[in-house]
Amino acid sequence: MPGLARWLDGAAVNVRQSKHMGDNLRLVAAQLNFWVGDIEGNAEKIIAAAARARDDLRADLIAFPELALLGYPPDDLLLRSGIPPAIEAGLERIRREAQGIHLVVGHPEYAEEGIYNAASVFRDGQLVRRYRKRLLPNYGVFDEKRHFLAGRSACVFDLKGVPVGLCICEDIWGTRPADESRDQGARLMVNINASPFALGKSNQREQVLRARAAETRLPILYVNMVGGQDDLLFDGDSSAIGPDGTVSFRAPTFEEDLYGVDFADGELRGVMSPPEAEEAVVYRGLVQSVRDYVTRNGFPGALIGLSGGIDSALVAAVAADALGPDRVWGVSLPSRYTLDMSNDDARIEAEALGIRYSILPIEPTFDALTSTLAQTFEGRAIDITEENMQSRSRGVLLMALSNKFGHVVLTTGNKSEMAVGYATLYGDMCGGFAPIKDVYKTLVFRLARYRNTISPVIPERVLTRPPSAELRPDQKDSDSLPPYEVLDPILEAYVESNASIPQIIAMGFEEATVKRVAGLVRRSEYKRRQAPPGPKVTRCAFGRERRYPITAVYGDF
Ligand SMILES: Nc1ncnc2c1ncn2[C@@H]1O[C@H](COP(=O)(O)OP(=O)(O)OC[C@H]2O[C@@H]([n+]3cccc(C(=O)O)c3)[C@H](O)[C@@H]2O)[C@@H](O)[C@H]1O
Ligand SMILES: Nc1ncnc2c1ncn2[C@@H]1O[C@H](COP(=O)(O)OP(=O)(O)OP(=O)(O)O)[C@@H](O)[C@H]1O
Ligand SMILES: NC(=O)CC[C@H](N)C(=O)O
Repeated sequence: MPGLARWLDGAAVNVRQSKHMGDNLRLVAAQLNFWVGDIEGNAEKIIAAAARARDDLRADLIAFPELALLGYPPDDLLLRSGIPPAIEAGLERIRREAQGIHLVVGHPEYAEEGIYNAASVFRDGQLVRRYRKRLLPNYGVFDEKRHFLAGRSACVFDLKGVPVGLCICEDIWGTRPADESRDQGARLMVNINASPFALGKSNQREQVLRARAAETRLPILYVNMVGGQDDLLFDGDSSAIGPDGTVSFRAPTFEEDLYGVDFADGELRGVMSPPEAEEAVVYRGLVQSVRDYVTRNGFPGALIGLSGGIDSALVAAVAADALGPDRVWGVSLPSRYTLDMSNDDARIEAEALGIRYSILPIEPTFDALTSTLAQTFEGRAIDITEENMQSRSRGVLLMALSNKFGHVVLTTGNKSEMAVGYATLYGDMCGGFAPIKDVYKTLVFRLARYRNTISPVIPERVLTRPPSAELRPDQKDSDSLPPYEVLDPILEAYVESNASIPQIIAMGFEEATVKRVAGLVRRSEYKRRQAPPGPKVTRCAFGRERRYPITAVYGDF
């Protein structure tokens, strides 16, 4: 499995060195990246990690994330008839080969009555306990009731004389599973997760864990996965929290590694990674998402239409950081409306990033389309049709490069544009993966500035000049849309908080602007359905999470 070697070679051992005696336990949070469907590779990774936790960290227990053996979210892959025997074979191999340490392994369990989202505890060739997840999330991006039956019992197992309670992800967001573990004598809780990243999610998790730890008076070890899986992103953010609300261990976000946490005198303790700025976390998340998507789908690299605008500049920087500059190809596709300044900036960005750079003028393609249509269009005024033909000329050329060389085209549309349909079907929407589709334009600016603090790769004027699609002379985004400082908070209220038009107006926005924006969002659902996937970053992402009818006569609810 390609990820394994990198992880085994590169990872540092993160553990606070402390004495390990008597009642003391050393636990390991396996904050690892598992590939959906690669059961053999995942089993191999679990066995290798257990050996390392035992030998290098002298651990008593290693806990892997939710459904680690199959990956998350498996969706309808769970229904393939070849999956149950493959899961059985993987579990059997783990049971036999991982010795000298307790393992908590997440996996689907195929029972006669249906499928459970389960976790098995193994030790020295024995299946010690098996737990079935009780609370199945069925909101937001989750559809667990579609596939799984809910378990009914709590799980407490013995770890060197210490009763340990076990539960899976959503279980800790309710009260019963942890309460019942405490009632059955647990002295600490282990909670294994596949909890996707979103802005503000880390605080939300902390509040939930703090509440559970306080109610049960038990310390909780929270273990989450890392990695990008299509439209989801897992940030890790594994942690430990005590009954008094103290966070006593925090793993760095998006860092695949094993993290040692000691349990002594009723408390969990590990290394605290320092807090990071929101921009840094989101940027590293986008990098993770692009790296995992491109690598797992076997692309040799990525192609980006590099316009000299900020969106494509940010996507190119993310791609170069994710894949290495050698695997990224920026293509300038100028038209008669492209300013020299834009061409210069695109070249400067490519040079600063060290990526391959080509210039393919779109005029001949556009002229061919115009002359083919000339007779049919006779007597019709030039309008948005011709603007879109420029955008589509770029799409055709980028897809031709993709077909010929194998690189995937990364689209550059941001959430503000995708929300209001400010993008051309089969034009700038043309491509395979959309890294910033859930990033509002105002956040795009912040991320670009953040990236420049690492090394300057985006020219200052790209950050300061007014955004333009450059599809007609002197065009500006602000000709068609409210300023992004106004648009983004309206969108956030309408899309993420489901606020009504009167509620948004009451927030202080102009009635006409709010109505116009809401109308654009409603009318452009058809475009979003045809957009490539990209990682969820906000509280409510289009697609898997915000599901609206396309064909519907609905007004301003
Ligand atoms: N309900 C529905 N279900 C399915 N399809 C539907 C549809 N309604 C329209 N359509 C189809 O969609 C077409 C309209 O969509 P589309 O062809 O995309 O064209 P359209 O949305 O009219 O124009 C593209 C917009 O994107 C803006 N923009 C901004 C920035 C960059 C770029 C760029 O391209 O670089 C573009 C551009 O200024 C313009 O406002 C209709 O002609 C029709 O064929
Ligand atoms: N001259 C160009 N060369 C290459 N690609 C282009 C060119 N013009 C547009 N594109 C592609 O189409 C996308 C959409 O264009 P658009 O102008 O909306 O975005 P941008 O230039 O990246 O950022 P901004 O929204 O700030 O202008 C670009 O991000 C880019 O991928
Ligand atoms: N896989 C799960 O059960 C995830 C649900 C949970 N509330 C989360 O996002 O953290």
